[in-house]
Amino acid sequence: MAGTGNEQARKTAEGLAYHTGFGNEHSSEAVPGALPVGRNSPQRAPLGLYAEQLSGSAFTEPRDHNHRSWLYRIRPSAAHPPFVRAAQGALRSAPFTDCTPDPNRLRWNPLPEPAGPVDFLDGLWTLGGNGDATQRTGMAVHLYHANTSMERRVFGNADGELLIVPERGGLLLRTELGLLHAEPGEVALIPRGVRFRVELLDAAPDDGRGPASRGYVCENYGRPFQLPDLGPIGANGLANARDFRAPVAAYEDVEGPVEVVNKFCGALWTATYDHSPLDVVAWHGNHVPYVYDLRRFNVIGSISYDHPDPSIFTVLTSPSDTAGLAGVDFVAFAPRWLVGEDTFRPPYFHRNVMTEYMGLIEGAYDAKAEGFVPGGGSLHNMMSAHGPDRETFDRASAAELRPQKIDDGLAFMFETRWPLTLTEQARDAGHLQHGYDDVWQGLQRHFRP
Ligand SMILES: O=C(O)Cc1cc(O)ccc1O
Ligand SMILES: [Fe+2]
Repeated sequence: MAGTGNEQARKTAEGLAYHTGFGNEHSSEAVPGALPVGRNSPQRAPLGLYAEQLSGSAFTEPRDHNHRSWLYRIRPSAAHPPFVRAAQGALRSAPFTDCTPDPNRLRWNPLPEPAGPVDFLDGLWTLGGNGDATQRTGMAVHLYHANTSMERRVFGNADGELLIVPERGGLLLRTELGLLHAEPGEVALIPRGVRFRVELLDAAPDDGRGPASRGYVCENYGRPFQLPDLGPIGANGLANARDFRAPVAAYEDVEGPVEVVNKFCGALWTATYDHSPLDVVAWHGNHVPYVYDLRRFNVIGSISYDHPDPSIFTVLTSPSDTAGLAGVDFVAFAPRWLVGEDTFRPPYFHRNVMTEYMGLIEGAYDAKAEGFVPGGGSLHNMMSAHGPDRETFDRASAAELRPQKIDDGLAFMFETRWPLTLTEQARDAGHLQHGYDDVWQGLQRHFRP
């Protein structure tokens, strides 16, 4: 699996340069003089490039969420043949109408290994979601497994942005705006419409544990992810803006057939270009891909008593049209100290109007003694009762409450205001665990009136 292409990709990833900051206006040129000065659209763009604007928000949206980038490229994106429908694989989009929304607690093992060579795009497998891609509301949960790099193939998603959460294997993301490297523990975001190719890095040795690359994707049809407000926390903390990295311009000047796959209103469309569309020599703007290392997250929690609500662990939020109700939040359970006095320290029992999909990047999660495994996932839909499993409840109720470091895992949650409806393939999956309810069986009656 790790061929010469992969070695080349690894070398490239090692030398990557980045811009830093979240939501910034960046500018970058891979060739000196490629970026026009003082205007976006000169009569003739420098170096014979074409100027093109890519808008991620309506022209008229308020400045604080207006997203666009100006791209200076070898050929304009408009120079392409017609798109024709392509095979859909296991990729599905909202609205999800094949299954009845299910109030049961559900949990899956990791995706089985791909049967043959599979790249990131072909390896996308949709679990479910909510909203409607054509209405730009809601989200979808996808998993991916891949054992080969995308070759002469580029993907772009008109339906929303993609938050990629690698669980196994590093990825080199060659985007229109430049290169990003994301390894397990980091997350990468590809904005709506930005074209990219995924090459596999750091291929795991063939240890029988599964494919070289595996992970999760949150597709966000709604407002782009932003940093949460910090309120009384103050001006710093949680995910700090300076730790987000955007690429610098890097282009490929490739003539010859390149397949461009376009997801549009849920369907995949394909066209064979006579050149690579990753041909942006310079750009400026704020509609940019980025990568963030979850190990940089400044975890804030209780230093007195009680278990805070997990909103305190929000890395990124996509607001909906109702204040405080996120279309989707991306929440990380990063290593942290627990010091609460007279406190049940793991996540509490609860029923939540929000819907919680959880995944595990490594190690274990403090509410589940077993069964919640890296690469697997759980779904606790709107109002479904969940919390610590029996073993965790018994252990934590009796634990001596010394300061304790939780540093044996990295879990995350996609939390959404709308219930999540499964795809048929997720409902019927061989890797769906049966008997998940049993983890809450045997919780003893302790009532002593
Ligand atoms: O494990 C969960 O269910 C996620 C979760 C974590 C937590 O710390 C508090 C509430 C919650 O829903
Ligand atoms: Fe929960």
